[in-house]
Amino acid sequence: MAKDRTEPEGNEELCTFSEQENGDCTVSTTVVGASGELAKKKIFPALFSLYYEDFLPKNFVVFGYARTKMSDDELRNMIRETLTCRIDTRLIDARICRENCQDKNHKMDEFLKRCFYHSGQYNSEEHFVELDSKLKEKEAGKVAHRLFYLSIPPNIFVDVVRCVSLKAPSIKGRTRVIVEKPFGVDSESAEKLTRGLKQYLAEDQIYRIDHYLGKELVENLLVLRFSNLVFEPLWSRNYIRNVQLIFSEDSGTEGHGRHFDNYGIIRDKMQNHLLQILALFAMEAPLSLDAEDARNEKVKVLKSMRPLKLEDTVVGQYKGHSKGDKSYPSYTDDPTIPNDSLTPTFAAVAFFIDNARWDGVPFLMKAGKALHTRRAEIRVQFRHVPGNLYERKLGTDLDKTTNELVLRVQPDEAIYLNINNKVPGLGMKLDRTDLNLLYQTRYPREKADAYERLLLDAIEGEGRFFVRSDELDAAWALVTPLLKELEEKKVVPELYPYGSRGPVGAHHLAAKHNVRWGDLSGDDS
Ligand SMILES: NC(=O)C1=CN([C@@H]2O[C@H](COP(=O)(O)OP(=O)(O)OC[C@H]3O[C@@H](n4cnc5c(N)ncnc54)[C@H](OP(=O)(O)O)[C@@H]3O)[C@@H](O)[C@H]2O)C=CC1
Ligand SMILES: O=C1O[C@H](COP(=O)(O)O)[C@@H](O)[C@H](O)[C@H]1O
Repeated sequence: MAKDRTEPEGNEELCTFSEQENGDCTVSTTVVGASGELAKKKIFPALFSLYYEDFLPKNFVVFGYARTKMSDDELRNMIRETLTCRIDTRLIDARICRENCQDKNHKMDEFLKRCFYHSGQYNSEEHFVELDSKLKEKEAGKVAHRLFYLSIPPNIFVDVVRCVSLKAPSIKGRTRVIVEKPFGVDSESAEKLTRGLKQYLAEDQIYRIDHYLGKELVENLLVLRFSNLVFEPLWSRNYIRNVQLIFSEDSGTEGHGRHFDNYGIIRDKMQNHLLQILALFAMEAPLSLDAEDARNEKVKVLKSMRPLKLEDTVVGQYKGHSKGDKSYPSYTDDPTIPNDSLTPTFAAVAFFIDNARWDGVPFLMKAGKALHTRRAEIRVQFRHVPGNLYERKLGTDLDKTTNELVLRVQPDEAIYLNINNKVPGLGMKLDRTDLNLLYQTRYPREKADAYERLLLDAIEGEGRFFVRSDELDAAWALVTPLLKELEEKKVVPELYPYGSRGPVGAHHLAAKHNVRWGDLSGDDS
């Protein structure tokens, strides 16, 4: 029997546990685009981890579907060879390989026996009829819920969804479809994609995946806010001076240049991951943990935001750089990218939420590739203590000594609060230190990958951490006018060296809003 995740009320399980025990129900997951990078790197490893950890229902099958010709055994070999999942890390870390590796190999063999492949075109109803009959054979007349994971380019989403809904839907169970980003490139294209999908599927069958919503710290945001007394009373303009979402990567677009050049960093990270996190951070308490209640609140906050303006935006692009005997390429050194590309690989922006809670509080975001570090964090800077008794000890710049709460999403997940503290001793010297929850120390077990968590949610019919179409529209409405203006005016991005902290313009933007980027303060834990 699958493990119970002790889910909240309102969660509709795909199979009831008694159905699973009786063997009356089955779940079939078809990975469409099974020959691709994402399937190999993330989706199959996530499915195996779920199986290894006993989270999958007793009866399940996994199908791969793509145009590439492959036998079932070839798919199985591909999965085995590319299975770099966390289970491996655990076995190596624990240095207890022999016994556990045997267990893993045994489980892997069991898992692979449930994996099958069908080769077909993405727009061929006939090929989906063939898939349907193979699925039916494995499902053996049970109530069968079907999940299709579209790990393919977006221009073929609607073809596949048409074929699935006409020729391979679940008859007695539910049919759900996970859709990978990008969900359009602007408001218009996103709406068109949604219309296309909704010709064949109801909204509650569509699971738009944003893998940042499956990251541990992001899922914890709601727990932190709504199950502790101490944070929520402070969570407003009364106590918070600014909020910063800082997401940097230390690698460039090597290998993905052509794909990235069509999008740029605002579409790649801000419109989706960062706005989703901002919405979870800033929304009002939902009525319940039900997916629709939480998503209603996210929509409300997104709709209260002002669309981005050019004067509140800085764009950058990385340039080549040599350090010692190592040299790093510029963005346009990639032969698949035009030499005169103006695509931003970095952006810093200021958002504002026009509601009672957040009026006047700048929400600053910066995201970039080829920066000095890989880090994703949310930084909350609080106001200074009025009439602080220790003002003279704290120095002249009170803003430097305010409390700051940091939620580090990756790497090394942590939640810490910068505080002022007395240095022990007879004198009265103050120190800046932090109250620190370092996940690695407190929860040493390895973390589930975001794809695992979200796949399990989709299998169980839990939509809370998937993006609803009105959220998507609201998020696109905030960035589309800016994207159009950047493109129409051919705004030239500020160059920054590969491996640096990004363009200087980001500091001017912060200064304009009386903000100091927290990641540059030296208070990092
Ligand atoms: N890779 C990643 O880390 C991430 C990927 N994504 C998104 O997920 C989806 C899948 O990603 P990824 O696996 O990297 O993509 P791939 O380019 O590897 O494509 C997946 C599969 O789709 C088929 N395919 C590729 N191009 C075309 C085409 N033009 N027409 C028809 N079929 C095509 C190929 O299978 P075959 O030829 O066998 O049919 C390929 O193996 C993409 O939409 C991507 O934007 C999102 C986030 C991260
Ligand atoms: O969605 C995307 O995310 C990856 C980074 O993901 P992470 O989980 O490793 O932080 C990014 O490289 C890619 O450009 C973007 O499309």
